[in-house]
This record gives sequence, C-alpha cells and structure tokens, in this order.
Amino acid sequence: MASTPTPALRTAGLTRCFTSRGGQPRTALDSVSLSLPAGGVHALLGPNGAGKTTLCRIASTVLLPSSGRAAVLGRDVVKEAAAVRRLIAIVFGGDRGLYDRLSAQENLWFWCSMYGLPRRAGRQRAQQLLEQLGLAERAGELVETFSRGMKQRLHLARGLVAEPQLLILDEPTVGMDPVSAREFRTLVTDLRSQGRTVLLTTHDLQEAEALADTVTVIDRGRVLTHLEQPPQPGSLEELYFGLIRSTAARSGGMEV
Ligand SMILES: Nc1ncnc2c1ncn2[C@@H]1O[C@H](COP(=O)(O)OP(=O)(O)OP(=O)(O)O)[C@@H](O)[C@H]1O
Repeated sequence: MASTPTPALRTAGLTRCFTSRGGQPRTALDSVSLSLPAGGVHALLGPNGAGKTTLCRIASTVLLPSSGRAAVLGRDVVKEAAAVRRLIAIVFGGDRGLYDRLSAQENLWFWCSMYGLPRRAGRQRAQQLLEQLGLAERAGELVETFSRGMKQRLHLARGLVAEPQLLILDEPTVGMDPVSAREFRTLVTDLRSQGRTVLLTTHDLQEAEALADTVTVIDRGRVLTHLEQPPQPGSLEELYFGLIRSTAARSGGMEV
C-alpha cells in the first residue's frame, strides 16, 4: 500500500490564547485543524485579527501553542523546534528584519553566516540569490536607499538563504506598487515550480486567486473553509465575502 505523503503543515486542535493588557482573555486561534500538502502555494485568508500571523508564528516556532499540535513536514513545532527551524523560513511584509545601514549583500552575508555557511560558500550563495531576485546591480548599496519592493525582494532572498522546504510569507506584497507586487508573485510562482511549499497570508484576494493551489479562510481564530483546489477565476471574492458576512451576522458583528 502506498504511504500517504507527509503534509507540509498539519495542525490538530491548535489553540492560542492571549491576555490583553486589561486582563481580557482573547482566543487568537480556536481549535484549528488543517493539513496542507507539501508543494504548492497555500493561501491563508481572513480579516484583521483573524489569527493568520499567530498561525504563522506557531508554525515557525517563535510562539508556543496554548493547546493542540502543529507539525511541519512531520516534525512537531514544540518538541522538535530545532528540526523545524531547519525546514522553514518566514518572511514578513513591511520593513522588519533587514539592517538598513548595511548593503544588500552584507545583509545576506550576515544571514549566511547565521545559518552556518562558511564564508566562501556564503558569498556564493548571497550572489546567487541577489541575481535570482534581480538585485545584483544594487548589491553594494545600503538597504536604506532601497524602495519597498526591493526590500521585499531582499526579504525573500534572506528567507531563501537556508533553502527552506516551507517558506512562510506573511503579507509579503503589502504596500508594494502593482508592478513590484506582480514581479514578486512571479518569484513565488518560480519557487512553486522548484517544488517548494509556500504558505502565503494576504488580504489581496486577486493575489490569492492568482497564486494559490489551496485556500484556507479563517476568522476569529476558526477555519471557515478550506479549498483543496485552486479557486475558479473570479470566484474567491464572492466566497470570501459570503463567509465573513455570515460569521459577522452570527456574532452580531459589523457589516461587511
Ligand atoms: N502578543 C499578543 N498579545 C495579545 N493579543 C494578541 C497578541 N498577538 C496577537 N493577538 C491578538 O490575536 C488575534 C489574532 O491576531 P493575528 O495577528 O494573528 O491576526 P491576523 O489575522 O494576522 O491579523 P492582520 O490581518 O491584521 O495582520 C488578534 O485579536 C490580536 O489582537
């Protein structure tokens, strides 16, 4: 009998609670059970505060679950955190995580050394990534002089230093102009064709539709739907708004 392939990310009853400053309990993830296959782009959608970043942070071992389990390629994110860190990379949108007063290549050299690459191999890897991401011409310039789109490419290069099997992109195109965002999406498509798995959170439904092989919609920490196939062109907006509207109506929340 053929064995079932190990999912890139599997969660079972995954729950994460926070306590607000005023002492109010807040459930960011509420018993989330999901299985995302290895390979392809998996879109995670949901309104502000839905729990997307919390899920990404748990999958990348920087946040502990309150209860339930999560595993990356079969490795438990709590009990085998070190092994999980070797399999994943996380790229946040915005300006976090880069050293502005260093050049693009210095940033990458730093990250290569953090991942234990010897100096020579690190420099080769950095050069290869700068070329792959179209930054080679600006490699020696300070990151503070980069546009947002260029910074996002560099973020992605940083994420790729360790050749992760699961790349988590948390709103990677936020604030990008349409051309930079489209180029970034092309890079994501290239990664998919190289056999990598990408978990993508986004508020851009067209982006999700263009890239995703599976789509998961969450709201208030709960999975509302999980599509195991790419959405039909033009279908996602109606599905998404319908789901969010009915959840809001059930809980007497705002109109969408
Ligand atoms: N460190 C924290 N302390 C308290 N509450 C938190 C903390 N981190 C997240 N939360 C809360 O958990 C819930 C989910 O937040 P999360 O950042 O995962 O949402 P999100 O779907 O990524 O939202 P957005 O689309 O706005 O980025 C929110 O109510 C948020 O206020």
